Amino acid sequence: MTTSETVGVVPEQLDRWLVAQPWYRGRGPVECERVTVLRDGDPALVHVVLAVGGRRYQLLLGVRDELPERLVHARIGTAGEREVYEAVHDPELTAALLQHFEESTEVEGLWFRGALPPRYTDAPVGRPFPGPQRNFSIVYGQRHVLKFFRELTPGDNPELVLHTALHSIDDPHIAPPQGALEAELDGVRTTFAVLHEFVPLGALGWPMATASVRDFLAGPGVDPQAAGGDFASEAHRLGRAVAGARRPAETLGERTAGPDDEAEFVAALHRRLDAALDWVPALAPFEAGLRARFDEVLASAEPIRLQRVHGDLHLGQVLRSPRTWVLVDFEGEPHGGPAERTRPRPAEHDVATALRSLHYAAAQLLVGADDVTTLLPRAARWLERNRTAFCAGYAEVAPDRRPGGALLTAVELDRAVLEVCHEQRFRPEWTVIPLSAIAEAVTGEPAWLV
Ligand SMILES: Nc1ncnc2c1ncn2[C@@H]1O[C@H](COP(=O)(O)OP(=O)(O)O)[C@@H](O)[C@H]1O
Ligand SMILES: O=P(O)(O)O[C@H]1O[C@H](CO)[C@@H](O[C@H]2O[C@H](CO)[C@@H](O)[C@H](O)[C@H]2O)[C@H](O)[C@H]1O
Repeated sequence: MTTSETVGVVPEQLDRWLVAQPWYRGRGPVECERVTVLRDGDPALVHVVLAVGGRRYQLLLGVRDELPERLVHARIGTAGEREVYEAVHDPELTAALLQHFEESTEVEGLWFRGALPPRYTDAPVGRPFPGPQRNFSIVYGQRHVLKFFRELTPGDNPELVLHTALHSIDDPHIAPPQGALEAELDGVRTTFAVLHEFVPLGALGWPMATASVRDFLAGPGVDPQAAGGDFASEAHRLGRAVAGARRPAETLGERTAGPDDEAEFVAALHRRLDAALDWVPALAPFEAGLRARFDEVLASAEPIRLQRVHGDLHLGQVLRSPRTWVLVDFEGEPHGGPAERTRPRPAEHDVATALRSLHYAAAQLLVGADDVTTLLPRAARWLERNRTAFCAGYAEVAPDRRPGGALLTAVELDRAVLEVCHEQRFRPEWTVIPLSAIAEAVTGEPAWLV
């Protein structure tokens, strides 16, 4: 089958299916920009790039004459007489995909670049990653994770750039990259998917930290160390891991910000606050305090060092393997467009987002609780203990960048402002978490804004 003959594999019901997908933000007519057959026959595997209202999406379609019962849940529609479905649910097709990486093939401008270790056993079965995710991933046994970006942005994806940089210095806190799928988009080489080593037996930081908080808040609450599931030693190790990710300073393009960069950096904090204030009136009482904290960055003598960062480093992006913490999903700051994702930022950005996440973990049990007065000081103690441990771990690896000062405060508050907007949109009842952190920083008093 050649490309021109394959247009018939795109299902007639595609538009209806797309608008029902949580990740889809396209508006307007859908144009099929590129169709590539990766495996012919029955089942066939087809890669599709869609263009819709200035956005690009990629799909992996499976095509069969008849759809077995086990694939009915993945059905998208029909193309002529044939059934079309999401290929990630079909192990026969995910196996074909892995083979492209193993053989480093090129199919009509789609380059599968693989650097996989030799395989001495049968191919691992590829199944869709089950958890919540923005993109879609296929897990191959305990060996590889293949992540496809739902929405495509021309150029290298930060996930690939940063993993490659950190792998070049053998950073033990990343899943080693094993390949990438690339093609040209608007004449620019673009990352479509990344292949990584699977982190076996990994536990996410968020459930670990929140279990610790739960134990601490439920117990007599005298000594965090004595409560079950103390997280502080993990927070300390995590601080070390995060500091490690800023070590290859030159690989990550580290430079000292000049006066213009600094002015622009602070102006951007104010601009984001302007936009947030328009949208969330509850921020208004804290406006003056926030602006004062932002301006303190300019008054401070600390030089700002800019570099590429993770950008969204929260406890849902860190996996505790039996060996160490592993940071995943280096796609950059998600609260903005492609330029925001790749913008060099102070290394403090990753510290700030991790510390904000510790605050979230400490505070989430207070949302809707009846006994906030009792719980608030206990949550504050858990937070203090784990913040201190994280910062101590960080400072051990990066003694020149001991976390603290006006810059860290400003970046934490900027992140909290973005979180207020994020929560307002997706989880309004959780808006109180970042808003309370802002109130506390501005007033200097413990706060819980019910
Ligand atoms: N290398 C890996 N090994 C094991 N699990 C992983 C690996 N990379 C990611 N994961 C798991 O997959 C989840 C989603 O990955 P992520 O990169 O955050 O995808 P998305 O961008 O779709 O949200 C992570 O929360 C983690 O649980
Ligand atoms: O989907 P992503 O993982 O890229 O991140 C987005 O969603 C996160 C979850 O809503 C959001 O994180 C916020 O909530 C977390 C707890 O669920 C908390 O640990 C983070 O500190 C807090 O920012 C993240 O901001 C957003 O980009």
